Amino acid sequence: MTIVKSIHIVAAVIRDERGRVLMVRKRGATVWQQPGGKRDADDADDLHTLARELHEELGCAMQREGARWLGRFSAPAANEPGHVVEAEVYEVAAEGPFEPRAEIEAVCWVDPAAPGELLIARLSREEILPRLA
Ligand SMILES: Nc1nc2c([nH]c(=O)n2[C@H]2C[C@H](O)[C@@H](COP(=O)(O)OP(=O)(O)OP(=O)(O)O)O2)c(=O)[nH]1
Repeated sequence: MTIVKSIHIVAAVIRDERGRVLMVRKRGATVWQQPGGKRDADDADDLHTLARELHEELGCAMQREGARWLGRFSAPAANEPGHVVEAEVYEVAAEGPFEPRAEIEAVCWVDPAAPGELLIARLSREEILPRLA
């Protein structure tokens, strides 16, 4: 029997005025994914985790007000073979800058209806982007 381990994360959908979705690529990774990450023991709730991760990864200030829970989605994890990622996904507004910081190497804006040739992690490609298109 194969044991599949779960990674629990909180992930963000941040959209610009054209409806494009902000995606990030980690240092050394080939795929694009949503900003966000794992909960820390002292995070008060999901939005706390998300605000902390967004600030660390992008330098932006997330607004708690108006945050909308899009659902809980799962897929094989992008960077950890044998793991499944289970994500609580929220659409949130945030004030820039949106610039790569910490372990993030690059940032881009993707049209969810036409992501083109970009290599996108399965959680985003199969679960999140199709719901936004
Ligand atoms: N943040 C995020 N992680 C994703 C997505 N899709 C996906 O498969 N993953 C995977 C990649 C990693 O295997 C895992 C998340 O780990 P992470 O490294 O982003 O979380 P973190 O920053 O809190 O982790 P760490 O550096 O503290 O270990 O989930 C996604 O859209 N966003």
